[in-house]
Amino acid sequence: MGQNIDKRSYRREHSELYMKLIQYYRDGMDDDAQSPTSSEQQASSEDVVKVFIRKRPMFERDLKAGEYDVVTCKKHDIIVHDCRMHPSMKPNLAYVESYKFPYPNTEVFNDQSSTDQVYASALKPLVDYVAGGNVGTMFCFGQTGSGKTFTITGLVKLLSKDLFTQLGKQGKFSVTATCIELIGETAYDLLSDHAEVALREGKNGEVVICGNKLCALNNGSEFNELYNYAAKLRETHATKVNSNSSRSHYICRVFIDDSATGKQFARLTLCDLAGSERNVDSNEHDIERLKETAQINSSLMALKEVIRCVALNKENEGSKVHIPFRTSKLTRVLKDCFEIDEKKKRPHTVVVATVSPLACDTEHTINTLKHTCLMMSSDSNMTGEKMVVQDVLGADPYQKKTNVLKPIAKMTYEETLEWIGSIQKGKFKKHLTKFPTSMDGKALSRFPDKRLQQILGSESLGLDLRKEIMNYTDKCNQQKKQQAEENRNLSK
Ligand SMILES: Nc1ncnc2c1ncn2[C@@H]1O[C@H](COP(=O)(O)OP(=O)(O)OP(=O)(O)O)[C@@H](O)[C@H]1O
Repeated sequence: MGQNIDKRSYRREHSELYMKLIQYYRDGMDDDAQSPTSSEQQASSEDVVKVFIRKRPMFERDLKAGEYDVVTCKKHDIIVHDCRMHPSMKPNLAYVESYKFPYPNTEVFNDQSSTDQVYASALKPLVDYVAGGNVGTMFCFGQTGSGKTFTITGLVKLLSKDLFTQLGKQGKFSVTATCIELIGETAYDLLSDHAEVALREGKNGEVVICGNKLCALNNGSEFNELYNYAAKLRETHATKVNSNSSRSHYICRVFIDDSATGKQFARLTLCDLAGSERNVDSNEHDIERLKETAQINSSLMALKEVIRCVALNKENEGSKVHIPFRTSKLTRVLKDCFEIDEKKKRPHTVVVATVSPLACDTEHTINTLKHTCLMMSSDSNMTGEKMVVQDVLGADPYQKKTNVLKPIAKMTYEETLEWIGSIQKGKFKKHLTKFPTSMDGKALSRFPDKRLQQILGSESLGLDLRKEIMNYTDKCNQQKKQQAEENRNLSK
């Protein structure tokens, strides 16, 4: 069986083993690693492009299909565990390569994060920027079925209210919106019975959308309703991973004009992009659908490149990297979302990339994350770091892992007591009832010496236990290092 021969079935067949290896990795993570994300580290307001990641949850149907979760979220990193088999194809030669993608200035939202959390961290600053008289754009980007529409729909509900509240405090504005969808090279007006709209090129190469309907908006709920009304009219098809997949780019633009002068005050663009598909998922498409998939993928590539160049120009103030707007219709239509306006203010862009947790989507998830890293910077270090190679060798693949020491900080109450009872030939056994039931391994490892002595009722016993904790922790760290070394050698 070759590495490329049905890699996904192999992953599913050996799911139990791979899940163990991933759990082993998670057990060794820092304490704060899997806690829900917070907005404590906001992206700098200077960043013109901010990229956030959201992982969608596993569904019942995924579990039924034998799928498992291969994506680990930390506050500012996301790790994808690529479950592989060794190229020699010997049975039981399975290993996991874990790729870490860093998002130091923004956030990774795990499968437990709510849309409210995503809004507060990712979108609220953009809405504030727009309400202050600027240009802002938000994209939802990711694989088909990874949660783009779910995310943007929830975000629009929150932002529509917020935007109108903020505008209401500042004066009189007239707000209008347009909703179009882009299918291949053609744009359709979702507010005019799907009428085709012409895209004309202006003198400066900008693309002007002609004849599409402008709808007046008086408040946030009208905006939300309009967004959802148009979204329902979008072109959808069933894909292998989403029975109701959006196969067009949906672009909703909101124009905020000063009622007194009639001049444009601000502009907000929201894009729910069509989902990218893997080749293997489009195997059963007819010619039309294959063409559509190829167009979607190439327009997404063009957009990614534009966003990257915009970020580069901001990074290296002074140098002017050519921004390839002309590569696709999508980027031509969105050109004015990226260009410095008459007020000499830079437009801000927020990208929310959504990823699937499934083992079968591993390659696609890695690809999405590589692209988002490139959108943020030209730095090649940001394209995913191969961190760990965990291996299982030989006829009994579990053997090796059963000798792995569990760090104290990861032990439950029961495991902690079992460990304390087992050290120094059972010397602490008779004191086990003295330990508080609220204590787990993490609490034990954080107890100061005084607290240990107080619990055990003896200074020397307290110091003995502290020494044991330190020795055991050293052993764990040493084992981890050794394992990493072995893995490095194996992967050579
Ligand atoms: N964070 C989430 N929490 C709960 N359900 C979610 C989440 N993300 C996605 N879903 C569900 O997953 C399914 C697919 O999501 P959605 O349609 O938003 O994907 P998509 O990326 O827009 O797909 P496509 O590109 O094919 O249109 C939907 O049923 C949606 O409700």
